[in-house]
Amino acid sequence: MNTITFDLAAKVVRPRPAISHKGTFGRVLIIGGAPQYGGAAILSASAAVYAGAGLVTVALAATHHAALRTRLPEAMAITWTDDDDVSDALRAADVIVIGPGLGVDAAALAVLRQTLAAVNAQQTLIIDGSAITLCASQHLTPAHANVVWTPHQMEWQRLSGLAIADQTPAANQAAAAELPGTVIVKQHRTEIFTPTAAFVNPIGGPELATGGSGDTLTGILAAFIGQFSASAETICAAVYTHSAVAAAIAKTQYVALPTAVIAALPGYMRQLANQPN
Ligand SMILES: NC(=O)C1=CN([C@@H]2O[C@H](COP(=O)(O)OP(=O)(O)OC[C@H]3O[C@@H](n4cnc5c(N)ncnc54)[C@H](OP(=O)(O)O)[C@@H]3O)[C@@H](O)[C@H]2O)[C@@H](O)CC1
Ligand SMILES: Nc1ncnc2c1ncn2[C@@H]1O[C@H](COP(=O)(O)OP(=O)(O)O)[C@@H](O)[C@H]1O
Ligand SMILES: [Mg+2]
Repeated sequence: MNTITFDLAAKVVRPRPAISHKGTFGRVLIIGGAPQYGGAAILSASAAVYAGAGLVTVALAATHHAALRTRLPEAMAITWTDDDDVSDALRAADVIVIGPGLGVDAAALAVLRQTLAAVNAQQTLIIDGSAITLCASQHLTPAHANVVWTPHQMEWQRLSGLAIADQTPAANQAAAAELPGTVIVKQHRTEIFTPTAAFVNPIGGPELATGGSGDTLTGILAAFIGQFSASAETICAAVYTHSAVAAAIAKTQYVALPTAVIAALPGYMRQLANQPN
């Protein structure tokens, strides 16, 4: 198992090219935010914006549009049950996140099926939260390989069939190999399994054990992939950055609130980009 380092993150997060525009830094689409879970989609979108994504669109329940506009005016909003708008947004995106606050009802399943049918091999699909639970219960798997799964241990149990007590690194790696793409098994020391390598994140602690931390990670992942490529290094750098920002907050704060982690992202990324090559 390779251990992720600060140097690896600093190799990924580089100064922005001067000749650039918002389209250079990735078009991210986040699908989630059912009526009872609007915060999850707003946190994911906020993390994507603050981690540098060029353009962020959120497909969420109409009841959350005003909240999204108020909390995050940088993001665009569409309604997750509007098939035509979702279809246009799916076509335009470089990176798609599905799951933060999606829920598991019929509307959630419909937009998940629509997404799995629409994504193409040039796009990256990050599957989180309720979308993992639905993929497990409905036996759904995306057809192309640019997939990043982000289960917590119970979601991983549902997806892999491995009981939490049996989730050893070796068992996790074997189960991840059965799935397309990369699997991030979130836990105290998060493990990342790409098709060719395994990594462990050595940092982060219980300051992250609060609702919305995983939703925040999805936005960081999407922004990093949109800006820096969809490589294993980029995925590892995103996981590391999430935990490193929380660990820095935990030096003076008892809990690293997702909103505090999000606010600290641009500063931490500047620090990474300031490192010599
Ligand atoms: N502000 C918002 O809008 C928020 C919305 N959210 C959205 O809610 C949706 C449902 O997601 P979910 O994660 O809350 O529920 P679910 O998938 O049932 O898992 C929980 C069950 O698994 C168990 N468990 C065991 N090990 C575990 C572990 N390591 N990590 C975590 N859980 C572990 C756990 O056991 P227990 O806590 O009882 O010990 C419990 O029985 C999803 O769409 C998500 O995005 C949230 O992000 C919060 C903020
Ligand atoms: N004790 C802990 N030590 C380190 N990281 C933790 C700890 N508890 C939670 N985390 C991290 O917080 C995130 C929680 O994700 P998740 O359970 O999906 O949250 P949510 O769905 O509420 O947003 C993961 O990145 C996980 O690794
Ligand atoms: Mg989650």
